[in-house]
This record gives sequence, structure tokens and C-alpha cells, in this order.
Amino acid sequence: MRPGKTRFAPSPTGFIHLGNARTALFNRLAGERFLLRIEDTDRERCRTEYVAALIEDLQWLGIDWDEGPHSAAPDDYFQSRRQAIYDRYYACLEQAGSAYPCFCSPEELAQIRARQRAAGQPPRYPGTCARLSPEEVEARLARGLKSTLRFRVPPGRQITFDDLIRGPQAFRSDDIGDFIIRRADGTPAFLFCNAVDDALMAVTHVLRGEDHLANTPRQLLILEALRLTPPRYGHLPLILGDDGAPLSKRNGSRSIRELRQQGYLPLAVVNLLARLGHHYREEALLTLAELSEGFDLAAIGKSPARFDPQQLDYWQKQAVHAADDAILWDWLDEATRTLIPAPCRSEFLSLVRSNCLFPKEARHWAEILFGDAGKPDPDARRVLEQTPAEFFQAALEAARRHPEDYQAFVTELKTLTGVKGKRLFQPLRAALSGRLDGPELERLYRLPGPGRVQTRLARWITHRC
Ligand SMILES: Nc1ncnc2c1ncn2[C@@H]1O[C@H](COP(=O)(O)OP(=O)(O)OP(=O)(O)O)[C@@H](O)[C@H]1O
Repeated sequence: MRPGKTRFAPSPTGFIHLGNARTALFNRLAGERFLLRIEDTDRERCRTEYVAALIEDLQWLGIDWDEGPHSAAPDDYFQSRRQAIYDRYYACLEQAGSAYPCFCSPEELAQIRARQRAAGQPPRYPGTCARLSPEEVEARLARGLKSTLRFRVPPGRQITFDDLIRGPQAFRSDDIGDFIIRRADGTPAFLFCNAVDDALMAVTHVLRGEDHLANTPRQLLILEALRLTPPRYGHLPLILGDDGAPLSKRNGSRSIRELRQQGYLPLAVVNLLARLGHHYREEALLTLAELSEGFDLAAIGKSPARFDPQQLDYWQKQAVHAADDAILWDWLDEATRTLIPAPCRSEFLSLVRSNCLFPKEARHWAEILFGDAGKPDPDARRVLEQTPAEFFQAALEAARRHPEDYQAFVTELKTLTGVKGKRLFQPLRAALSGRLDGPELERLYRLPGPGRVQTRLARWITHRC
């Protein structure tokens, strides 16, 4: 059965990268309903421009949401605007004795951790403030001491859950120290607001990176103490970069923004991501609706996936090939669009489909076809030098006689020169485009128009390199 409601809950601390985007995509593909929640509680690292950027990047990828910013009540989906809700739940936990204020300073905590490490123990809060009496707490607060709020982890418990990807998981509560759920400045810690919001927003399934696996037992304890229903969790292997380290916003790796600026099409990126750690039977380029149709939690792999730029280029090729005229036209840069005469637009786009991976390549061909062909490259120059002027003289005559009919032009040129095959096509290609590779010769003849074609052929009658 399909998961009911899934979500993506990024923190706006940088541009989203391929790892974040795959998490968003898997959730969007898996669920009946998909929710976007902005986890912007870290005042130091979160920036409003990153919120705008992540919304723009998700929309560019075609990952839309049923609930989230832009919904009827957008405030509900920004954690920075939900403090009153969190405060109510903090009060519940404190009243039940499941949370207590902690006055330990960051310096004291660092010293405790250092001592534990030196003794070969895992760093864990030793419970210094767990046993403070209400009077002691009052007295410290009256002195103006700042406190965090810690969750009191129940001792001797086994916390188990069935991970959607990794199967049964078990943790001992005795291995988990009491942890902070509210920072000293009053803002909620990730573990707390993330778990509470999933429950309050009725999220049924959470797919997230396995960097969160250790958080899950803690979040299950919080939700249990609050009598809230937890979602089912699935922890995805992280996507690694070229250096073997997980992609991270902190190191600015492989951002969606950068790929977009490089000219990748969203469908290429989405087809790559959908297959990074998920197996599809269908090997062809798929639309988002088709990707969603074929998505299966059981087909998610357990090993880390490495980003492979060659794979992305493979999907880019498929996406460019499949793109319709409107998409390709928008994808070209402004300078390219202005070069292309309106009657040639559709044919130029066909040329782009079979010859270009990126807008800059389309621009290159637009400049060759509709601008000044420029200097031939060394290979084309060699061919031009080896071809006698008479060949171009004959080509010019044939072009004048058949300015609109490429087939008739070639037939006539063969007759006039007795040359055929490579010896005919290479010098023509070199004269018309300055290259020996590229689009079909017929397009190089038709698209620039008779005037340009004849000028280019005439140039090689008189002009020897
Ligand atoms: N390299 C990665 N591969 C796959 N998923 C990832 C990767 N990095 C983060 N995620 C997932 O993306 C989601 C959003 O995470 P978050 O906004 O915290 O991004 P982040 O890249 O971890 O940021 P930061 O670098 O600030 O810690 C989470 O589910 C997280 O597990």
C-alpha cells in the first residue's frame, strides 16, 4: 500500500544539494500527500534567502507539495512561527516530570565530554541537573541563570522500530543520555520540533537520510511521553560526493542551483535522483508521474550511492532529446534566442535535440549558423587546405542554382566534380561550419540561408589558408 502522507523538512541553511533533493523526491514519489515544512529554528544558520532558494529549486525540479509554504495557512509550515505550540508541549513534559531545566554551561559540558572520552566512555550527559529540587531550580532562575530543557530518558528501556528500509532496529535507553529539547534562547531543538510537527501534521511515513538514524529512538521517546502518534521512519543511505564524503550544505557540494546554472534540465536531474538507490524496471526517461507510479519502498537499496556526473549527462542527453520546443526554447540563453530567425526556430531546435547537451553548445551552433562562421578549427582547416579551389567554385555554382534544395545541390556538385562520399562532405562541412563534426550537412546548408552559404563557399575559392 502507498504511504499516506510524507514530508520533506529541510533547514534553510544553504542551497539544497542532490542529497537533499533526492530525499525530497523520494518522499514526493512515495506518498499520496506530500508536505513541505521549513525547519528554520537555528537563528544563526537559517537565512530567508535560502528559504526562497529552496522553494525555487524544488519548484524547478517539479517537486510540488500538497501542504506547505503557499498553502492557505503558510505560517503553519515554518517552525520559527510555531513557538507557542512547542511551548505548550514543553509545559506538558515538565508537568509530567519528563523534562527538566539544565543549567550546565557549554564549557562545563565540554569538560565532561572530554573526561568521558579520556576514560574511553561514550560522551553522554551525566544527569547533573536531573535531580535538582524545585527550590534549587527556582533559586537559579531567580539569579537570572539561563537554562536549556532536557528530556528525561527513562532508564532500562529497549526502544524498537521497524525501519522502512533497514528493517528491525533496537536501541537501549541506557545508552542515551538526557538530551536537550529546548535551547537556552528558548528555541526548540531539532529532535523535539521535528518529531512533534510530524505527529501534529499527521505525517504517516518519513524518509530521511541515515544521518538521522540515531535521532529516531530519541524522537520515539518524546512522542511516547506526549502520547502523540509517531510516523514510520525509513533511513536512506547518504549520497556521497567525489571525495567519498556525504554531500552536505555545509560544504556547498553539488547544489541544485549550480546544476541548473550549468544548464541541466530538471527532468534529467530527477531521473538521475530517482535511480540513486532506487531500482526501476523501466530504463527509459520517465516523467514525474511515471516515476511516482513505479516507485516502491521495497526497491530502495541499503548501500550508499555515489553521485556520478556521467550518469547525469546520460539523463541530460535523454531529457534534451525528449524536450518539446517550448521547453528547449526557454532553456536556451537570451543571446542564442536573438540569433535565431523565427522561421528557423523549429528546425534549429531539432538540431539542438540531436547535437547538444547544454545551452552553451546550442549557442555555439547558433553563432556558426546565423552569425559569422568564424575561423575553422585545425582539423577543418587541414581539409580546406587540401581541397582545390575548383571544388568550391563548383560548389558555389551548384548552390546558386539550387539555393533551397539541398539534395539537388549535392547531386549537381557530384556531377560537376566527380567527387563523392567523405571527400565531398568533409570540405563542404568545413567550409559551412568550420568543423568536421556536428549537425547533418543538410541543416548546415539550409539553416544559414542561401546568402551565408554562398559567401562561405566563395571564401574558399580565393582565400587559401
Ligand atoms: N548527502 C546526503 N544524501 C542523502 N540525503 C541527505 C544528505 N545530506 C542530507 N540529507 C537529507 O536531506 C534532508 C534535509 O536535511 P538538511 O536540511 O539538514 O540538510 P543537510 O545537507 O544535512 O544540511 P547541513 O549541511 O546544514 O547539516 C534530511 O532528510 C537529510 O537526512
